[in-house]
Amino acid sequence: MRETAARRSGERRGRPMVDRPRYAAYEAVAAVHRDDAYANLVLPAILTDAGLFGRDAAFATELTYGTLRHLGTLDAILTDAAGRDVQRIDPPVRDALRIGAYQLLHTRVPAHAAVSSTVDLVRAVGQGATGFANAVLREVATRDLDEWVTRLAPSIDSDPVGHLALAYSHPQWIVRAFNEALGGDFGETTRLLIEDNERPPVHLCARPGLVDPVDLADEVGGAPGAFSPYAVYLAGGAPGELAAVADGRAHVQDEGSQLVANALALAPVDGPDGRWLDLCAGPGGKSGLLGALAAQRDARLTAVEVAEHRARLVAGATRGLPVTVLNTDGRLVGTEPKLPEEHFDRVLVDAPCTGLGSLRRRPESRWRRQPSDLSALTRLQRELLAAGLRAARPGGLVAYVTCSPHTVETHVTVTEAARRSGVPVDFVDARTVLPAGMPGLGDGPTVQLWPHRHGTDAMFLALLRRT
Ligand SMILES: C[S@@+](CC[C@H](N)C(=O)[O-])C[C@H]1O[C@@H](n2cnc3c(N)ncnc32)[C@H](O)[C@@H]1O
Repeated sequence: MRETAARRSGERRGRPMVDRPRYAAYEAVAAVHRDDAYANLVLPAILTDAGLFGRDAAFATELTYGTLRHLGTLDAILTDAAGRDVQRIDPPVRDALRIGAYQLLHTRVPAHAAVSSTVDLVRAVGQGATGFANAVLREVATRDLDEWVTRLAPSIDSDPVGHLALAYSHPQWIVRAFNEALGGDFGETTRLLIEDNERPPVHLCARPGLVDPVDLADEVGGAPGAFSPYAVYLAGGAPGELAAVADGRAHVQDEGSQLVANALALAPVDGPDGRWLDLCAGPGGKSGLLGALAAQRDARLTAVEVAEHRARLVAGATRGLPVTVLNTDGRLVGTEPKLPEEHFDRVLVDAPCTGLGSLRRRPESRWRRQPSDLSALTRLQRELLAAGLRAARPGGLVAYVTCSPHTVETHVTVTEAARRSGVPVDFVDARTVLPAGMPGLGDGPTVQLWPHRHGTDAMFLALLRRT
């Protein structure tokens, strides 16, 4: 594809005639759809390969992420404008049109530039479709986004889920799940959907005992966080290049993730408190924070991760901290000698989940996830939580965490796992171990954080004490 483009443009091999940021965005979006790639993994290499940095890289990134986030709405509009189902358009042309429609409806790129650059792109990637692309995009340009939504979405009164799904580009089942977790409040659901379409902030965790968050904020030109005592908000830039991250004083971690890990460490336990367990540790964000806290309190963290490459990431993320990494299945509590029953004082079960609480960070994931994913995931969640409960000693604490607010993965899993495990537990009110005065934490005893309320990922936390 790239060679064809290069030949046609008469330019250097592999470099198409279209401007490089748009071509880079096209390559990323096409890789996501063609190869099931993840945008955040493929895009950096594409930008480097194309020699893009600064404003050009930012523009390519916005086109990529924006197009993927708004895909549902863009496809509905393109279907109407083309007079045929977008799924029947040749995939390269379809992806180019999506990027063009995104520019027309979501950016300040002048319409003529959005249309002509997309026609160039189509010339480079899709044989003979330039006239079609030109006509479709001219039709898209006849209305602004609000007018398209009015034309295509069902009315909010007759079908609120359908309306919000089209207006804010989320699958209907996800809108329904969010609305249920928000108690049926469609106004709040709308605010959440809007937030999901924004560029997420980057948060650092200033590792306790290793760097003071105010000093770190000064060092990196950021600001101390609103809620987590370890959070620093970054204004922009590449966090991986920061000295504090490179030398292990800090790591990149959403503030909500910091809060739930810290909550487990803060909740009081009677008796010994030296044996901590993270049963689902990869890639090691929460183990990094818990390991730093364990170092301050003479405790040791056992970090379990079933996937070998992720276990290696945990080892890297916890180097220098009192952490033992075990590459094994967390469900083997009671069978694996290093995971005895009734042994640990604090246990974190940060279970695999749909990730619906961090859609801001993974622009394509809302379209990939399916309701059918839930049954295998919730079974695994129940089994891991039951194992975590068995691992805790009487009087010990278990934190169950997901980065999903789907009630089937949160309340249903906790209730069912506790009931089926036969391990006697009491709920601890998780609000008591979150910052005093933090708004919007609900009635307890569990806590659900939200992007639109707290600026964090939608982390869920249940704290259970083994009786
Ligand atoms: C939500 S992620 C954990 C994120 C991690 N706590 C952090 O803060 O970086 C869930 C992890 O559980 C791992 N996992 C899945 N099944 C597991 C099992 N049976 N035993 C242990 N780990 C498992 C996954 O590979 C994944 O790395």
